[in-house]
Amino acid sequence: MRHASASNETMENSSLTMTDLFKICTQCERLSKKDVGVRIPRPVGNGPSRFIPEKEILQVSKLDKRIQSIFEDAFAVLGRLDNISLVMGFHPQYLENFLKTQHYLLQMDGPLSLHCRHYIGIMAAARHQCTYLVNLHVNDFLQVGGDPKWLNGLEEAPQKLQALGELNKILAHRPWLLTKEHIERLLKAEEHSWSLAELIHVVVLLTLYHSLASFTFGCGINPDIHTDGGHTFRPPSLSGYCACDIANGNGALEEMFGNQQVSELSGEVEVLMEKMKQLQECHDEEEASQEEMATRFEREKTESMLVVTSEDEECVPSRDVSRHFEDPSYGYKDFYRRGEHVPTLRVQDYSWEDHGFSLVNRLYPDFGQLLDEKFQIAYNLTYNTMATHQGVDTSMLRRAIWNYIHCMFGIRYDDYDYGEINQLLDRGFKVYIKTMVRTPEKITKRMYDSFWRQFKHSEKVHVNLLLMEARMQAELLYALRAITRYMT
Ligand SMILES: CC(C)C[C@H](N)C(=O)O
Repeated sequence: MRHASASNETMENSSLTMTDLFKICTQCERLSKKDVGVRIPRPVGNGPSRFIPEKEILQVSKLDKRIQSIFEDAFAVLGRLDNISLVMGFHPQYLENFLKTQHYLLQMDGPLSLHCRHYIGIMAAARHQCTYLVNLHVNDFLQVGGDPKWLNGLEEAPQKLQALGELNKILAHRPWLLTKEHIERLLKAEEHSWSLAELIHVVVLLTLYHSLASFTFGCGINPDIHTDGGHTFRPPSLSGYCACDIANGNGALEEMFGNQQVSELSGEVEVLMEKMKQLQECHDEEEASQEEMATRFEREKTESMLVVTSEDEECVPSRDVSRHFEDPSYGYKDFYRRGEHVPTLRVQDYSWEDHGFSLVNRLYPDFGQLLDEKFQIAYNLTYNTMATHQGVDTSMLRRAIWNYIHCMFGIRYDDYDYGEINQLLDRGFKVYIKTMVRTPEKITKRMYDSFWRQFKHSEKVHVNLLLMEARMQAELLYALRAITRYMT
């Protein structure tokens, strides 16, 4: 069994002292003289994210009192402060709600037992090979008394949980294929049946962890220090820097790889702002016909199906997590290559606001409200900035991002002109979005760096929040529609 406990790894070079290997700063020299034989683990990554310099993330919590108190509360309630929360700290208002939702979903009274909640989280994260989340929840699962045997694979979990494999798979990759028959099979399985309330809890967990996996890869989240792969007892292998520098992320890596010629790209933001202004002006003038609007949606949807990730992109190393789910080959890629058609769901026929929200609230009281707040905070979040520009109305841009993701899931807003998406989201950005939503495990630092190069890291995290919430809402919509169809 592999789980996230402190590693038993031994320091292979224990006969060597640090000084043999590295140049050592005076502070460390003083410390090393007082060696008392305690091995101190060192984080493997440079801070909470592989993509964002640690200094920038820490800066936020140093300057902002509100963030400090959110972090303190999070630590008290969850017993840890994970790297996801640290990165979300760029957006305190969102983080506050996110932590409240997590707490409600994982720790408060609810239809599912505590260990089942974490196991379902593991299953969902494993669909995207998200080792980070798998490790986090394996830890929690064991802590709340989960049976370690289940961690050997889905086939060792109770049949009732095994039956969720299909739902997990469809929701993660082709949620529009979900039918009331899938729901019926889960609700009418004799002694292995799920209740409706339990099922709502399940779909919320599954959709949350699929989209959180997107966020995790999208922001390059590093393993937490206490989990597998998050720490080591071996000394760092870069010479010329003191071990403490490298462990703190103050080594040369950032200078070597970070911030490539941003000056080359000046004007990118201004061009985008100009396009927003023009679109705003056109809005007031002409209106396209209904057919033309429908054609624009179809065009965008078809284009969004094209696979974009190249095979030779650097791959994120991942642990073998496939045992938590079956049929690992069931992903987006093959199916899009075959050009399967995605049907259109018109928001006027089934929307979160008018249908999904009340269904969740009815079966899992208060939770609909909490989710609704989370969606709204993400959708409406703005600082009215675009890189270095202040006082900008960014609603058009944020709406284009949200609607593009829903468009990828076949969800159409009749009153939206999908032509705007093409104007506002350039190719590189679309590549990032598509990858992040469909095959997040394929996101690379190069992809993260190459979209919106003049924007701040906090803005890229903001984009990730939008993508994550839009994805979750899209999946949830299909799950809830299938449940409604079963009930009526
Ligand atoms: C995602 C970004 C375009 C958001 C922008 N910085 C804003 O505050 O609205």
